[in-house]
Amino acid sequence: MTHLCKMGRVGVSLLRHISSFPFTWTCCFHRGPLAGSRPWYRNFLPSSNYQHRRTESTAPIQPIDDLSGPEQRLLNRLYEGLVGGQRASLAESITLVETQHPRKKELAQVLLQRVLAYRREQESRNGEKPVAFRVGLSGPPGAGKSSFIEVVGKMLTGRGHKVSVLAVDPSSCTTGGSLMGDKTRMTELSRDMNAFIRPSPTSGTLGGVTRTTNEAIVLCEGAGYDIVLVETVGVGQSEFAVADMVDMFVLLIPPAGGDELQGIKRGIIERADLVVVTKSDGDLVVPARRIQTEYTSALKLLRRQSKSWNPKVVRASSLSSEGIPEVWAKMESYRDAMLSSGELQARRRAQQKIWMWSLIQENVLCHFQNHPNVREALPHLEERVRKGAISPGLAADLLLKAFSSS
Ligand SMILES: Nc1nc2c(ncn2[C@@H]2O[C@H](COP(=O)(O)OP(=O)(O)OP(=O)(O)O)[C@@H](O)[C@H]2O)c(=O)[nH]1
Repeated sequence: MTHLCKMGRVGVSLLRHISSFPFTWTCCFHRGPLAGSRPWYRNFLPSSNYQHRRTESTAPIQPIDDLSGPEQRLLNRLYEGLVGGQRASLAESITLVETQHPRKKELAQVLLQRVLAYRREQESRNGEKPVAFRVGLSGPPGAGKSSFIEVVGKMLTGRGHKVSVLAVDPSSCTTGGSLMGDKTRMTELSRDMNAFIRPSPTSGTLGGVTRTTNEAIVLCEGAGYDIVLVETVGVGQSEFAVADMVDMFVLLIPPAGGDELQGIKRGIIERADLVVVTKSDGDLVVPARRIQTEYTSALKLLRRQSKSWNPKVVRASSLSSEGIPEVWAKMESYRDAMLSSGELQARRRAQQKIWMWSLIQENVLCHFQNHPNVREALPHLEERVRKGAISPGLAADLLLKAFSSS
């Protein structure tokens, strides 16, 4: 059994920072031998749960070794640079959380816990209100997302805000390509010293990308970015994943009809707190108005997500900037309404749980797929399911049995 005393300094510092999580832990951080055979993870559990869990078999938890001198120095340098608002440190910290390297992953978690603790301090000074506003932006390819973010971002930095833009590109998970286009996006905003733009990593699963995006949000906030924009393209599941990590979800819709709007899923419209009809200029004003009316009627039929906010449909043009300040004013009204009702804070708390479960799912699936018994049996069983020789249910049972049999 792995004990806390064997975990070393990384483990101890990780535990210390985890103790700043908004749960009531019964933590103890002494490094001497612990009583009896009490497992180290008992220190994370409320005392009432321990009796129950002690009898359960638990998957071995990997010990975390001591931090070496260079690792300490790296983490200190990144942390100091990050909270000092240095963009280079923020970029390097995000690279660390994106890593697949097991040891660096552990270091990333230590850094993240420190930043979380720092952010909680800031929030407690801010009357327990979040220090940053997280906005998700989604829309079909070519909807005008990057043009919109460029114009809104520049307006906000001009008003003294610090804006970070994180992009989640679902195509990068499967093909390594880019649905968001390989063109240089947001050229002006990327030169702005009060803006930070980061594309999603170019490989990995959607689960992995959403994990790192969630962690990147925390790092951006630690670096003093008070507005975090998370952009994704309206394809696959990425927009639902983004809707689960932000305070406000905004859907951008181009003023086109028919087929081009077919791709917009009903489910995602239900998640939208604001719909922006883009490119409302020149000849496109008339179709933009029509789309605005259609969506306004459609939203009225949908179930309300919030007690304090009714989703709205607005028009804007990034070309002429017409409607852009009004869109931002709507976003601010949303934030104010949600903050004063406490719904925004409640949404964040619920998201923490969703985030935890998506991490668990991703990790459990990864363990399952890499288990030697599963790897051995999988091709054969998949083939038999494909041919209809056995049912998918039976194959799943056999694989799960293989997984749990050693
Ligand atoms: N008329 C008009 N055209 C616009 C406006 N905003 C964007 N466009 C044009 O629409 C096209 C797509 O704009 P982008 O901002 O690249 O759209 P996107 O949604 O980021 O596109 P992807 O990166 O492919 O997902 C470009 O040719 C823009 O010039 C606008 O407000 N008015």
